[in-house]
Parts: sequence; structure tokens; C-alpha cells
Amino acid sequence: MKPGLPARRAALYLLTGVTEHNRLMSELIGGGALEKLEPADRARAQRLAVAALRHLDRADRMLKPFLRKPPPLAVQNILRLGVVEICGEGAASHAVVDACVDLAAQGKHTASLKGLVNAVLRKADQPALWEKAGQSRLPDWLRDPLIAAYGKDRVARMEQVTASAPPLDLTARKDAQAVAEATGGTLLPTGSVRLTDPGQVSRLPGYDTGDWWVQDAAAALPARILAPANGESVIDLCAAPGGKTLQLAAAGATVLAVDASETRLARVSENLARTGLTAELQTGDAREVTQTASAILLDAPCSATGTLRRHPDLPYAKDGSEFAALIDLQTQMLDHAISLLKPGGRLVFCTCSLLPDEGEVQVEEALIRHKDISADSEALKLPGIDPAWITSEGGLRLTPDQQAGIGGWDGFYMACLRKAG
Ligand SMILES: C[S@@+](CC[C@H](N)C(=O)[O-])C[C@H]1O[C@@H](n2cnc3c(N)ncnc32)[C@H](O)[C@@H]1O
Repeated sequence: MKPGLPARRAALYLLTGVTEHNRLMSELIGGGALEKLEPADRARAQRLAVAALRHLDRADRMLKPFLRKPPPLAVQNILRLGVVEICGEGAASHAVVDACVDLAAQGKHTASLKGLVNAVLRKADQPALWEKAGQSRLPDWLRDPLIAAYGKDRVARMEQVTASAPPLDLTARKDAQAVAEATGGTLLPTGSVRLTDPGQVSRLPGYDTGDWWVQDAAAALPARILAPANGESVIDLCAAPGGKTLQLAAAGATVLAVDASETRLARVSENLARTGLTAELQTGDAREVTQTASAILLDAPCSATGTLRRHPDLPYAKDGSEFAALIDLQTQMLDHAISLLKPGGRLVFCTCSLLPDEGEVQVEEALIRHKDISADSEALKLPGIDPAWITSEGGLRLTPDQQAGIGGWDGFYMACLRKAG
């Protein structure tokens, strides 16, 4: 087989799985999509599929003038992969065209259109047209509510950050400055260490000794806001894969980490073992926990629309139809978490979502339902946090366009709720 073909075929399989069968890349990979590939091809297949998804809309706009009518999706996906590799990745055009024609020739539904693939991609090596096509826009089902919440210009800035590869952020177990020095990273004002060209994560200094773990700088803030005291008991209600559990344990808290998924909780266990930290793990529904505490973290399951840079498949695998059930689950979890709070205690509620229904609205409505709860916006004023990001109900709204000059961060919402003493 020609070199490069197995990786491109696997990339096409991933792209088809997302765009045609509405599956997430993590599900496809977890289901063995890349199992038969050599490690280098596996990495290349993922890289190509991710690049195609980051630039999907841009690729479609670039291809449109070359197509008299929209081709079948199977052919469109081959063209998308080809054009993104040529224009977005700067790969040698003739090699990409040959590979894409081979891909088309091998497919039952695409073989008869390999001539079209050849003809279109031969015309595609035009950087000026790629520039003119402009940055990718999110699909309307997601773009519309975001524009309603943030306005068109800000959504365009978010899309710009979302279309680029994210930096790698690390959270230090103890000494962030020492981790920055050892890894060649930059210490951000919020306390995370940022690396722009990290290479293989497990080869970075301090991986084996568990000196740090990978965690987006925005995702590291909820545990910093909860700020448990040494020895304080904390419940982490939706804990897996455990980034926040590790932070709480590293701060010296006695942590009960709960998650509904046994498989995902096993990852918390692995992460605790690597970092030499401890927590009590409990598989179960957060809404059935009975233990009370004065410090609770609720990182509720959500649309994950704040993590699009890392998961560019999400806007194409989903259509928003599952979100109403998630929003309902978040409300139930928030009410239950409040019921577990001891008088005077604090709860940090957060979601990695850009949708106000999963953030601002949840807290606004919780404050109406629970008269003994108030939002503590002072607790949000940490180093690196712009007070302008604090919202009217007293939460913190983080969006990918903030910190854009240094690579942006995930979209997140968080609030610190206090129970009257
Ligand atoms: C956003 S993730 C948590 C990320 C985690 N806090 C971290 O920092 O690594 C949400 C988690 O909620 C869990 N979950 C979903 N429904 C749940 C439920 N009813 N009770 C407890 N956990 C649940 C999922 O398995 C998932 O691991």
C-alpha cells in the first residue's frame, strides 16, 4: 500500500463517522477505529481528521466554486480532507491528490467519482482562495444561540481561537514555577503552566514523577475558587477523569470523588496513582449522595461547547437535541448539591459550556429557588481574572476569545454559592 494511505483512510473513516453517523471521535477511537494502524499513522490519522473538522466550513466554501452540484457526502469528505491537507497543512499537492483519488477508487460509493476528486483537487492548491474563504463558522444550531448570548463579533473571535490547535496547559501538584522551568513552559497569571509546542506529553519532565497533570487553564479555576483548607473534607460530585480531584487532593483536602461512570472513575484512580495523591472514590449518581460537607465541587455534565478547540467533532456529531435533558440533570444536581451543603458552607458549580442555559441561567434560577444561598463573587477575584468577566448573577463567564493573545482557553462558567450560616 502507498505510504500515507492507511492514515488518510483512517482519517476519512473518522470524518465519515462524525459527519455521516453523528459519532464523536472519542467513541470511534474507543471502538477500535485506529487499532490496526502503526502509532505514527494513528497520530497522523487523528491529526488529519481534526484539521479537517476545524476547517470544515472553510473547506466547503473553498470547494463550492469547483462543484456544479453538491457531491455525495462520502466524496465531499474526501475533498474536505484533501483541500485541508493541501491548503491548511501545506502538504505537497500532487501526493495529496493521488492519495485522495486512491481513497475514492477504493470506496463502493465513491469509485465512480474518482475523476471528479482528481479534477477538483488539482485546482485546489490556491492559497489565495483559501485565505478568501475565511475562517470556519460553527454550524447554525450552535452559532445562533451563541450569537444571541455574545453577539456576532465576539462569536467570530471565538471561532478564530477554536479553529487553531490549543496550547497544552499543566497544573502543578506543588510548585508551578518549578514545573514551568523544567518543561520550558510559561507560568500564567492564573497559576497554570502553558506550553505551546510540547511534543509527546508522557516524555515531558515530571510526567513519571507525577509533578503535574494536563488541564486547561480555565478548567483549573473552579478548584482554585473552592480553595479548600488543608485537611478540609470536600465532595467532588462529578469527578472523572479527575483533574479537579487532583487539585483538591494536592491542596491537602480529604476528598470524596463521586462519578456515575465506573470506567471513567478508573481514570481518576490512575491519575491519583501517577501523582501520588489520594481520594476516596465512589461510583454512583451525584443525586443520591447523602454525605454532607462544607465544601462541594459540582462540575456537572454539559454540552461541552466550551471545549471545541479540543473537540472540533462536537458541532458536527451533535445537533443540540440532547441538551434539554442535560440542562434538567444539571438543575437536579445543583439542587441536590445545595441540600448537601452544611450551614456556612460553599459550593462551586461549573460547566465547560458556552451556553448560558448551562451556566448563568442555572445559577440565576437556583438563587430564586434557594433563599438561603447567595453568590459570592468576591471568591472569583483570583489573580489573572478580569472583574469584567463577572456576570450580573455573580458567576464567572470564561470564553475562548479571552486570553487570545496567548492562545485562548476553554469556555467555562463557574459560580461560588454560599449557604447562610
Ligand atoms: C464534566 S465531566 C467532569 C470532569 C471532572 N470534574 C474533571 O475535572 O476531570 C462530568 C462527569 O459527570 C459524570 N456524570 C454524569 N452523570 C452523572 C451523575 N448522574 N452522577 C454523577 N456523575 C455523573 C460523567 O461520568 C463525567 O465524568
